[in-house]
Amino acid sequence: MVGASVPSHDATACLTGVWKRAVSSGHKKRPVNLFIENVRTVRIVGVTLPAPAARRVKLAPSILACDFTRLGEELRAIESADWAHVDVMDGAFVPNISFGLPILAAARAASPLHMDVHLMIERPERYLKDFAEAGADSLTVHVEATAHIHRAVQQIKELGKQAGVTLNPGTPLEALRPVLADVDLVLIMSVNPGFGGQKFIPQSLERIRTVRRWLDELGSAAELQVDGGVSAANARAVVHAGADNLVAGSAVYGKDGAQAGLERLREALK
Ligand SMILES: O=C(CO)[C@H](O)[C@H](O)COP(=O)(O)O
Repeated sequence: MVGASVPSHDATACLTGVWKRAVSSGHKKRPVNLFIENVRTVRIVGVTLPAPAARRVKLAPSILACDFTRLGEELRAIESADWAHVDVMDGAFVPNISFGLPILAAARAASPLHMDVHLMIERPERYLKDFAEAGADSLTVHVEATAHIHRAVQQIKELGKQAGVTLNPGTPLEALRPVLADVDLVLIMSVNPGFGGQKFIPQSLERIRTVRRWLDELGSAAELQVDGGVSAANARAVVHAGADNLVAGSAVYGKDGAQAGLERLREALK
C-alpha cells in the first residue's frame, strides 16, 4: 500500500496528481488501481488500470482546416501525426455542411494514416457501412443524433472498426454511461460542433476529468479524445485533465504549414 499527499484542489485533479506521484515512487508503467480516501490521500488497491503518466498522447489533425485543392499534400504534411481526423457535417445535425464519402475515400487513397471519422450527421446508423467501406478506421457517433446509440456502436464494431461516442458541450455526460464500457474512443467536444476555428470552452476541462475518472474506474482502455479549439496554449492542460488524443484543425493547418503546427503542439506537450 502506498500513500501520498496531494495538492488540495478538487478530488479529480488530485487523482491525476496522485497517479503521477505513485508512478515516480517506484510504480513506473505499472498499472494501478487507486482509491481516493479523501482529497489528500489515496491508496493503491489493485493492479488493473493503466497509469496515466505512461499514456502516450496521440495527435489527430483535423483536415477540415486544410486546403482541399491540395488534399494529398496536406495529408503528407501530417504524416508524422498519429491519426487524420475527418469531420463529416450534414447541415442538419450541425448548422454546416463539410464533406462526405468521396473526400474520405480520396484521403484514404492518399494517406496511410488512421482515418478517424467524426460523424456530425443525423441517424448515423444509415451510413456507417458506407463510411467503413470508404476507408474509416474509427467512426464516432453523437448520442444526440440517434435514438439507438447502443445499436450504432455495435454496428461499428461488427464492421470491424473502432467505435467512438461523443456529445455536444451542452449534453449531460450521463448520456455516455450506457455505452461507455463498449466503446474504443470517447470524444469530448470542447466547442459546439459545426465549425473549425472556435474558442475552447473552459468548462470542458472538468468534463474531461470526469470521463477520465469513469474510464479508469471501468478499467477501460478507450482513448479519451478532445476536439475543438485545441492549441499549443491549452494542450498541456487538456492532457493534464486526462485526454490522450488531441484533435486540432486551425492550430495545425496555420499560416506556416502543418509541420510547424504539429511541432508547436509537441513542444507544448513536452
Ligand atoms: O469537429 C470540429 C468542429 O465541429 C473540428 O474538428 C474542430 O473544431 C477542430 O477545429 P479547430 O481545432 O480549428 O477548433
